[in-house]
Parts: sequence; structure tokens; C-alpha cells
Amino acid sequence: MAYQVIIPAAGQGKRMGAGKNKLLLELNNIPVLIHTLKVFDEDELCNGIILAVNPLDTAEFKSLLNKYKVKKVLDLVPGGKERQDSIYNALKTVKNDGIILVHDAARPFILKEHIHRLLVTAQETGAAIIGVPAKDTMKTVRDDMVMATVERSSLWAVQTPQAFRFSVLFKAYEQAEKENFIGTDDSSLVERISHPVTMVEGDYDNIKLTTKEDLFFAEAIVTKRQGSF
Ligand SMILES: Nc1ccn([C@@H]2O[C@H](COP(=O)(O)OP(=O)(O)OP(=O)(O)O)[C@@H](O)[C@H]2O)c(=O)n1
Ligand SMILES: C[C@](O)(CO)[C@H](O)COP(=O)(O)O
Repeated sequence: MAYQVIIPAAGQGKRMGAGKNKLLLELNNIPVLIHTLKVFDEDELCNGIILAVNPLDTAEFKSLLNKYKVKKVLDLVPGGKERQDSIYNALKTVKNDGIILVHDAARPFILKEHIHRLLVTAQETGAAIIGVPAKDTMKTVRDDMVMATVERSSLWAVQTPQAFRFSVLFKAYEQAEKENFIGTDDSSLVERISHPVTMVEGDYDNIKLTTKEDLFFAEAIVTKRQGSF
């Protein structure tokens, strides 16, 4: 049940406003990027990491990989304008039709047990994603006016990793390119080629570090998990 993981790490962190790549910010004196990479580097089922990187960050990222002895990075591919472009660049380097995970570098709190739970499902179905049931009521809004309330019992907050058989994901990316479709996650591309996607419940700690407020939550999660960082 081995897999390879694509980790998009080439964003600009505009919403974080840290003045540098938010993945270089530190939690417990270790860069966010390293926290995320170590989960996969230490997973016995992971047989390779493909990192999408802003070329301006390549030298610094390479020195971090050496400093923290990250062993399983197979390739650093150039990131693209959108998250989807970065992942597509990485996908094009994959050589076998096995299981591919895509996981945001900005999500350092993913647990190995959830990765493995996702893997089992993806092996069976060809497409599985991690998420948690929505806690807030969600509404559609246009010009500051509430249009509708979305039934919460069917709403999930989608995270990463997202896991796919390579051939399914690559076909979805080719189709999206043909249609000039840009999705906010990989599953949306796979849904568009009518491949069923299974939801696997993860946990609320698996946050994406997007805005400054998330750093406070991150510190609390680190404290709660003290000793595993
Ligand atoms: N062109 C891009 C955009 C994003 N990402 C990566 O995709 C993940 C999720 O993206 P997000 O959290 O939105 O990061 P940023 O795009 O950097 O954030 P912002 O939109 O605030 O600039 C991050 O690990 C980010 O580095 C990427 O590899 N290439
Ligand atoms: C893929 C994702 O993490 C699922 O929630 C999210 O859509 C990424 O969004 P971003 O704006 O690219 O961070």
C-alpha cells in the first residue's frame, strides 16, 4: 500500500502577510515546511516526496532539507501561478500508476493514522479525500445579501491529503487544462470527470496555516501535542 506524495509549497502566502514564504515560519523552532515533510519522510508507506517550490526559495529549501535530514524528496519541481499548476508540474514527473497523495505544505498537523486510513480507501476506490463535518452554518451571499442557507448536515470542510490512483488524477488534470478549469482542490477536478470520490473523516487539528490567526491555533496544537514535535 505504498504511495508517493506531491507537496505544493510554492505559494506566496499573501493572506498570511509574513513578508516571506509562510512555510519558513517556525513552530517550536522548526519551519512549518519541515513539520509537514517529516510526517511523510517518517511514514514507512511513503516511498517518495515531490515538492513544488518557488524557484526563488529553492536554495533555502534545499539547505533546510539537508539540515533536517529529510531523505525521501525525489524532486523539487518549479511551482506555477496557481496551486493547481504547481501540482500539475509535479504530476508530470510521476512514472508509475500507483497511489498519489496531494498534501498542502501549509498543513503541518496531519497524522499518519489519517494518511493510512485515506490510503486504504483510495486503494479500493481510486479517489479519497480527508475532511471534517462543517461546524458553522454556511450561506451563499451575493452583494452582501443572503441568498440561501446550505443544509449543514451534508456539508464537510475539506482538507488535504487527497489521494488518487495516478491515472485518475492525471486524466482529471488533462481535462481541466483542456477546459481551462481551475479548482480550489484536486478532488473538484476528479469530480468533473465523473469519478466517485469518497470522504474520509480526519480531525479538526489538520488546519491550513492561511492567515495570522491560524498561527495562534497552531501554537495551541503544538502545545497539546508537546513531545511529538
Ligand atoms: N501557486 C501556488 C499556490 C499555492 N501553493 C501551495 O499550496 C498550498 C495551499 O495554498 P495556500 O494555503 O493558499 O498558500 P498560498 O497560495 O501561499 O496562500 P495565499 O493564497 O494567501 O497567497 C500551500 O502549501 C502553498 O504553498 C503552491 O504550491 N503553488
Ligand atoms: C486544497 C485545500 O486545502 C482544501 O481545503 C484548499 O482548497 C486550498 O486552498 P488555497 O486557497 O489554495 O489554500
